[in-house]
Amino acid sequence: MNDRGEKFSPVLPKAQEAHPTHPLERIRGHLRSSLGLFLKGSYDFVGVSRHAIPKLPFVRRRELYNVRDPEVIREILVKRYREFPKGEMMERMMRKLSGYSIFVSNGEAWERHRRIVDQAFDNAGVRNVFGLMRDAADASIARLSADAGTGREIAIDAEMTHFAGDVIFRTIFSEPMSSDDARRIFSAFDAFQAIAFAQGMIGLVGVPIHWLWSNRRARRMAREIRDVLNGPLQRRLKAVREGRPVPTNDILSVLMTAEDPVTRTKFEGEELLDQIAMLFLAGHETSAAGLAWALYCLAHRLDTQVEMRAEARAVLGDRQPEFSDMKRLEKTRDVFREVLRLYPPIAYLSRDTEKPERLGDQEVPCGSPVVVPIWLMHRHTGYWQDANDFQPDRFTRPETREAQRCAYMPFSMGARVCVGAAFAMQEATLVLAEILRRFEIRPVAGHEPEPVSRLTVRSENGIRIFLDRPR
Ligand code: HEM
Repeated sequence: MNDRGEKFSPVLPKAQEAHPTHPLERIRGHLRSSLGLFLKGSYDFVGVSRHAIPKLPFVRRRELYNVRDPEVIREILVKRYREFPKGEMMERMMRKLSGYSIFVSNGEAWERHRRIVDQAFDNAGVRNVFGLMRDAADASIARLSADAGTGREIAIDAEMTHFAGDVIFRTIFSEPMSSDDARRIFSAFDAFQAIAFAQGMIGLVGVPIHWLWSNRRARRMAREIRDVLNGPLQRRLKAVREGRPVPTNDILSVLMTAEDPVTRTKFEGEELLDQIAMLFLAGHETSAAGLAWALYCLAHRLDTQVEMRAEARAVLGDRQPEFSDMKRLEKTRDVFREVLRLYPPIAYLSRDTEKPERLGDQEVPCGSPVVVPIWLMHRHTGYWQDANDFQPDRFTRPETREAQRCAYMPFSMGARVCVGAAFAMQEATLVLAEILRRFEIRPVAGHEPEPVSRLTVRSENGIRIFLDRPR
């Protein structure tokens, strides 16, 4: 509830009363959305719970451990992260698209990947790409302007996917993404994401995923995405070989030249394309999901829009935004932080145990999947007041400090924290300020998004809004 007594509880996933008892029904439910793992009534539990994974005949029974104790979460993600590696399943799913790259690798390979990729996303890296991000925001505003004030509904989830894809394309390659490339890559990625998620769930119940017919299609989609990304990569490599001038401030320039200080090696050949494919995927889908939910929430809170517009106009006036403006757009950042709490683009983190472990009061066998349910922690009634309400100003209240420490992790935490967190906050602050200073957002009557989680938390039936010029 804000000062004027306005309150908005954004939409929840369809009722999750209880798990269906039939294993096939349960698998079907999880294939639709893994938010089904989070039952109604599990938003106030602190501890580690154990859940039987539905299984097929002749397959070893396994159990999944759901961790909702902040101390145990810290143990897994921060203190002993090496002993809780990312699972093999995820790696097998992503290998077709992005090889053994930073998001899925473990051990020394991951440490080397991270030491190189960090060099592209440090403070200087994020500042260097600001101008390229702003070009993508300008292009998005131009597309939105064509529909604003016309009374036409806008599919804002599709537009935010285009925007976030364009941001990552431009900041990697210093080139805009052509409409043709945008179409090819998004439709291939849509199909790839659906297959990868389904394979992950099917793999969990013990079906070897290399048996699945969908592998051929997944490989075809992955090739399509890699082809689009390989075009500008090969152009850049050719320019370097021919001694022509090339951009020196984009992500590709760092990834091509950065050396790992430990092994004295660089990314080259196929490995360079693998890492680019991974950054493209991790960098656009998550931001796009968060931004679409932000615009849905804002459509229902005119008062927050008025405050954001006042902030954007006070900080930016009529000029174009600069890097130094971003830290002054505090309200805008708090709005996005609150949206990431309510709709964390990655709803849960998954790790495997490498040896028998004791987590909380559970004895966990070697090779068990351990899940950190970001979604549940972010709406946990023990940590958050009015947990399901959209209240961006909660981040300015002292009582939120404890909740933030224990139960807020949209970018994960510890050594494997999101490498692009500062980049994502910058792109979201920029585009939200740009949209809010120009447009008023209205909801579409009768349209209620339905949150589902596959690789990211999206709306099953899209997110639609109207844009008007502010009165
Ligand atoms: C709102 C936007 C974003 C959210 C909510 C988000 C969230 C996350 C989360 C939760 C993880 C940990 C996953 C896990 O451990 O299983 C992660 C990892 C990662 N993210 Fe992000 N991300 C966002 C944007 C980005 C962007 C813009 C980039 C790059 C341009 C990026 C690149 C990565 C990479 C490479 C990793 C793997 C890091 C590692 O394992 O060392 N992300 N992200």
